Amino acid sequence: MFRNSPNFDKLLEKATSHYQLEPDWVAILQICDLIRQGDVQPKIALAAIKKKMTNANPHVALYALLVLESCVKNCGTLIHDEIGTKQYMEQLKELVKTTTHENVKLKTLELIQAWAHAFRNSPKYRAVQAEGHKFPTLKESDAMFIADTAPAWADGDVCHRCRVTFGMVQRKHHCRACGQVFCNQCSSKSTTLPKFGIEKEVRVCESCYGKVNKPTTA
Ligand SMILES: O=P(O)(O)O[C@@H]1[C@H](O)[C@H](OP(=O)(O)O)[C@@H](O)[C@H](O)[C@H]1O
Ligand SMILES: [Zn+2]
Ligand SMILES: [Zn+2]
Repeated sequence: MFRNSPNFDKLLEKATSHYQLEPDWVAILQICDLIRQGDVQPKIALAAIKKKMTNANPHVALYALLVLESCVKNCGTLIHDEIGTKQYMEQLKELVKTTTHENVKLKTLELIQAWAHAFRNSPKYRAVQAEGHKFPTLKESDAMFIADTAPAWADGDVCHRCRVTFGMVQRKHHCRACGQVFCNQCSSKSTTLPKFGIEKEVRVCESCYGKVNKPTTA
């Protein structure tokens, strides 16, 4: 499902370049799209962003925090499952402790606080707590919108639609819209999935193709 996309690194370089006088939102949102489309693994993306967050140049570190903030706001559970861990929170709190740049420290505390507020009713992300530091007042604008992301892929030995058994000839395929496993005949169509931020044509099953492309009643 995940292929590491070379242009992710290029986009991250661009989005966090210290030559930038202001945020390159186009590059930042393209990074979010690559993650949502499965072109780069969330873990890999976050590791690369973290490297930039600890860059000695405060501009680079701040832009990296903006990229992180946008990924959390736009990539849904793909990213939430990674940043909502105790381990990731430890890393962020380490950055707060070690950075010598006051604005990097402040932005990192703002993010932790915004996420703690946004995830306050999600037991899954209880590791995200605004504690142990003096936090700035919460900006109401930090309301989190949880973007929808494509479902994880199910596994199975038979096609979810026609029940044919997979084997050397009948290969498995996955529908990007419902995540179910299908034979080629039952998933031969492709379409964009804007609701998941997938702008390129991807494989979908017959039923999802019908739902996504149902003729609008004139
Ligand atoms: O080609 P294979 O060796 O069968 O491998 C399958 C393809 O990679 C399918 O990609 P696709 O859904 O884009 O076809 C994927 O959905 C299946 O899980 C894989 O088993
Ligand atoms: Zn089938
Ligand atoms: Zn489907």
